[in-house]
Amino acid sequence: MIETINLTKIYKDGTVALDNISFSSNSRVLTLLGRNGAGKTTLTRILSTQLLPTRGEAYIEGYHIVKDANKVRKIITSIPQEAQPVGMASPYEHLIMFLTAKGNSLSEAERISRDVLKEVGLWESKDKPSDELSGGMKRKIFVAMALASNSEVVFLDEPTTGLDPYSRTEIWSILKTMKSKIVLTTHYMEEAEELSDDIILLHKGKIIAKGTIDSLLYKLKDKVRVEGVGDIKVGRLRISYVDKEDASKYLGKYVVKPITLEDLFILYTGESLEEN
Ligand SMILES: Nc1ncnc2c1ncn2[C@@H]1O[C@H](COP(=O)(O)OP(=O)(O)OP(=O)(O)O)[C@@H](O)[C@H]1O
Repeated sequence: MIETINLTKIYKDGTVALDNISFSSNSRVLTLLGRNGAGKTTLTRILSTQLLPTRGEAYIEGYHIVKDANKVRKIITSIPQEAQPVGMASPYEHLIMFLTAKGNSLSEAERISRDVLKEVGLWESKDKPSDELSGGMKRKIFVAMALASNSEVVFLDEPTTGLDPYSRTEIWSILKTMKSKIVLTTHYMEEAEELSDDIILLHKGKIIAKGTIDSLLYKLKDKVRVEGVGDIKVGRLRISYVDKEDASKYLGKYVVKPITLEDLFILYTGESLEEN
């Protein structure tokens, strides 16, 4: 269970990055979805004991993130957004270093490394220096670490940002096989829809909506999105939400699309999710 109670983070310069965040989730994949600057990384860093909150409480599997920080650290693995492999070291060497640092014996580390490198599709490149690998392969080294950790909870901050669509779907399929609970941050709506059991929609440090995809989309369940007409303006685009049964009136003249999480975000904030 991951739980926060009135969690607030105000940075030294006065920026309110998290504003009274309260939620609890016991889902296998909990996704923090929001635009750049929404507070996703701040929340992830606090939950993974790398940053202290200004106020409020948070618990990971019953352990308090400040008072029981050492216990929390034993059951989590956190892969930050800016993680980069050491250029000269190979994927295999990264895995061995990671696993032995976590307390595995060398023979255990070798066995687990072999298994996970095969699983993530890095086996053929296991001995190459990392700086000779593609962006997607570099990112897979960290996904392999998360997989190898077997931690109760794994934090993955923007694991596919900047990757091509193929590498992104490869990483998604690996994440789907992981047994650990995952706290994922992303600004890709598609990624959230593909992977999440539970979603928290963050905007300017506040939770604007939370729940399963179905429960979040329930608000717009009998609607379609019509682009080119309507009162809602997103950038230069005019949008309206009309009943499905009236969609035929707009076909041919306007663009008619099914409802996605993006539409929920637009309704709550008046902004598009993926301006990044
Ligand atoms: N060390 C810091 N000092 C001051 N403000 C900060 C600091 N770190 C982050 N912020 C600010 O806090 C807010 C939330 O940032 P955060 O990085 O948590 O958002 P995010 O949703 O993870 O964005 P991104 O997707 O760009 O990483 C932003 O306004 C950001 O500029």
